[in-house]
Amino acid sequence: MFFPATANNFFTNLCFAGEKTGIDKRHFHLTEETLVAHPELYDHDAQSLDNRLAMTVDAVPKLAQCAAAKAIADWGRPASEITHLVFSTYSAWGAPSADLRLATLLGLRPTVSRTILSLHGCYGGGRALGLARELAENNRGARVLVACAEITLVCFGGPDGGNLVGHALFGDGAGAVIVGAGPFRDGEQSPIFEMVHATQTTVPKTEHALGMQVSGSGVDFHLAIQVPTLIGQNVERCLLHAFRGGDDDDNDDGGAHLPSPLSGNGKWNDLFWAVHPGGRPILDNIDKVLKLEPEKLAASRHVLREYGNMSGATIVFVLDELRRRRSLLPEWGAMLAFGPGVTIETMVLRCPR
Ligand SMILES: CC(C)(COP(=O)(O)OP(=O)(O)OC[C@H]1O[C@@H](n2cnc3c(N)ncnc32)[C@H](O)[C@@H]1OP(=O)(O)O)[C@@H](O)C(=O)NCCC(=O)NCCSC(=O)/C=C/c1ccc(O)cc1
Repeated sequence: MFFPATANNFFTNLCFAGEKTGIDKRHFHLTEETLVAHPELYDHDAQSLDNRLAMTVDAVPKLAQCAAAKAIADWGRPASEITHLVFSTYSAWGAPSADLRLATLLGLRPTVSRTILSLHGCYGGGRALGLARELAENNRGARVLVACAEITLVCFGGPDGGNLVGHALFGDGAGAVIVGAGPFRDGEQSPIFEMVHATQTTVPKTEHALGMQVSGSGVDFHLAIQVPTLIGQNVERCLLHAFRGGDDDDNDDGGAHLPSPLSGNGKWNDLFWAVHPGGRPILDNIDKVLKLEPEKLAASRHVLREYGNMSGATIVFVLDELRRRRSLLPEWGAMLAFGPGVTIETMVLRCPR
């Protein structure tokens, strides 16, 4: 690659054998041919935003289409029965927006109710699922397609732009899920996970910690070194809040319909875990503060190792990995996703028997 020696040493140190990052492999839309044709993509002083967006405007919905078509096939009903679409991406901007392009590619009905979530970053997948749950519960018979797709081409750069930690972590990918709340139809796959309760918490005074700045030369990420610690310090409070059914009272007296893994010794180890693998130290800190047994975050570590951090799409990969292991899962689980804010999306999950 074209990184000079100092940057290269730092980068090699981070990425070597995936020991620090926990990542062995990532997938990218960007090819060497594209880089040769577009040297402005690694020249931080060049105006490249227009070219980046011209490339992602079609590529992002097409990537999402691949994931969505697979989710629809697994679901077992025709795409025309989808009533709502929630699309999360930070990497395609323009109007008509990527959700409309995706709806057209999939042949969704013209009355499909579309929402696009932009710039939520890595918690976008969690927010999209939470929103889909609310839509499904409030619209009888609704079937909501959730699609998350990210292509890092908007933020790719050379070492002079900084952001080497982001370059060591982020990858491209798309995931999709169908969300519904009965009545169930013939041929429809039975539910895999029930989203029982969802909460969103913004950690006060942490706006500086995670962010994205747009300029004529593309998008720069800012990931403060404190992020893994901040998440570790706040995650248990978010979980207690969610398992109390969103009750702000600190007494563990609410959420009659929720399980109470909050009493007893093993507590968090009685759950299965779908955690956004934002980075290896984030998972390590969560393991530590919740005193989790080593295999509890196995699905998250597996996805990080095989795909890297695909921002909002990553949580769908983790849920899919858990789906494969579902016969081994306990009944109750928790989902966590993090992003700018610092925002923590928390969801109580149930794996129906
Ligand atoms: C692999 C890392 C980079 C290093 O591993 P380590 O165990 O901390 O290793 P070291 O303690 O040996 O640190 C290695 C080097 O990396 C440096 N470093 C260590 N974190 C840093 C650092 N955030 N900066 C800049 N140098 C550092 C550290 O200072 C040190 O530098 P040096 O002493 O010169 O070798 C690890 O810290 C890591 O994965 N950090 C990133 C965690 C993180 O913030 N993840 C993002 C979570 S939120 C998210 O997923 C979404 C974000 C998002 C936001 C907006 C969107 O639109 C879309 C997405």
